[in-house]
Amino acid sequence: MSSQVLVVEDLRRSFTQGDATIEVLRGVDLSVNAGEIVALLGPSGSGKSTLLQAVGLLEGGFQGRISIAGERVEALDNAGRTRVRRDRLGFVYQFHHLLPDFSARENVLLAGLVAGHPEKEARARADQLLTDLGLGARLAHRPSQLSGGEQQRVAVARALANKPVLVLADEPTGNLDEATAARVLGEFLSLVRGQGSAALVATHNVALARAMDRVVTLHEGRLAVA
Ligand SMILES: Nc1ncnc2c1ncn2[C@@H]1O[C@H](COP(=O)(O)OP(=O)(O)OP(=O)(O)O)[C@@H](O)[C@H]1O
Repeated sequence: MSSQVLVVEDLRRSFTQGDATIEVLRGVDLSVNAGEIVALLGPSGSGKSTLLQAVGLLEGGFQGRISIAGERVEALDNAGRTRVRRDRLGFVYQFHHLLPDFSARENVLLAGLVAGHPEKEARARADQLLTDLGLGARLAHRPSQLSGGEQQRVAVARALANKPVLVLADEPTGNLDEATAARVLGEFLSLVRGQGSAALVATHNVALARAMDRVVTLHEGRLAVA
């Protein structure tokens, strides 16, 4: 298998509103190697979320080629997209999007079960991930009973529950104060590294970006190496 978990070639996306068309992505090329952690920088509105949505197979309307773990994915039907997201990708967003009526453990466990892991294994993995993130004493807490940093740690554990080859993170700590953000991001990256996943992490925080393996910057619809 190729050591590149993500290859994006000539990716384009424009949005039309009334008479105006804005070209947000104008031919983006990007490769991410297995286990590599890449920071995606760029000013507000430069298209970071748009790029992550394309790679995450969450939105249509793109032109260009996307390969994930060696498989061309841009033309897959809905079932194929769901399969790739479930088996290959993990997602972390600025807001945790946890299921409010389920405990921390259940939120993470569900992601493992959906990915088809046997229940015993999925349970053990959920508990291990949460414990690694310092939440061993919070397994039965619901999201509303957790702090913002703890909620985001649960979201990180959930993103890793299916052992993704690539984690896509859009401002994963953007909702946290600076010190908590740095701590949660550090824990997130060390877990990602520990299990050999790659990650593409959109952030505004240049200092946090510099802690990653490589920084790429979206500028006028294309990627420049920082
Ligand atoms: N569904 C949509 N319809 C019209 N325009 C859109 C749509 N989605 C995004 N855009 C536009 O595309 C541009 C890029 O948006 P995007 O959210 O990808 O930027 P971003 O770099 O993630 O910004 P931020 O750092 O502020 O989150 C923006 O100008 C936005 O207004």
